[in-house]
Amino acid sequence: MRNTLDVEKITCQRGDNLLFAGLSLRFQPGDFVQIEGRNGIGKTSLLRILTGLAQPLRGKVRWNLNEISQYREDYQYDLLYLGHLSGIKPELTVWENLSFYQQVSHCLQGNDVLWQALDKVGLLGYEDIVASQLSAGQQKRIGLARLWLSQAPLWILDEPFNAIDKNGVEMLIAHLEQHCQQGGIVIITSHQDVLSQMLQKVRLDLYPFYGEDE
Ligand SMILES: Nc1ncnc2c1ncn2[C@@H]1O[C@H](COP(=O)(O)OP(=O)(O)OP(=O)(O)O)[C@@H](O)[C@H]1O
Repeated sequence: MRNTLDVEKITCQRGDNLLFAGLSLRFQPGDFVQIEGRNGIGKTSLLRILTGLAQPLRGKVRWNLNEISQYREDYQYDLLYLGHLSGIKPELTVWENLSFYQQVSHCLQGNDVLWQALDKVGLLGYEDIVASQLSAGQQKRIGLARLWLSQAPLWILDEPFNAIDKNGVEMLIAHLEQHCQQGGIVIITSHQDVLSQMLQKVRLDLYPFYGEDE
């Protein structure tokens, strides 16, 4: 079966704020999609709903036709989520962080792939350094190294280019494109321009909340 992520008439509330409503989307293999909109419109909130970390006020999210809230384990196996923050443990070394991730996630196994991932994100030579002693960009790169380890088809990435230098951004975009070309799905937010011919955009401002019966 081809992997599909279906968003069905989602309405999103954060605190007392109704952010957007009536959002329906389908993501399929090969899709590279950027969620767009001004600060505070609800991009991160939408990504958290897509991952199952937050619930919509109304509507459903389905992965391969199954509601994600009812098939959490299967869904988590197929999902790689990188949140706004780096998602790393500051007291562990670079190597320990990635090795831990490798053990608990749907990943390529072995030390060789871990060395390769470190190489890809420019952290070779930093493997024994405690994460908290690295720069913001280097810490972000520890999280991004997961993209070279993961075998999950669905990647949901909140601001993956934040704190990453120009060369790093280009390399990352190429890697995201490759994942989509190989049948994966990538959904991102970004305040930077993403230079990719493959990129599709979803504008959250097209789904305002008007009233009760969305
Ligand atoms: N913990 C919270 N409790 C209540 N409201 C919140 C909380 N976090 C965020 N919000 C509100 O939800 C709205 C959407 O936040 P969200 O982080 O999803 O926006 P965003 O589009 O990702 O913003 P940005 O571009 O600044 O990252 C904001 O207006 C914010 O005020």
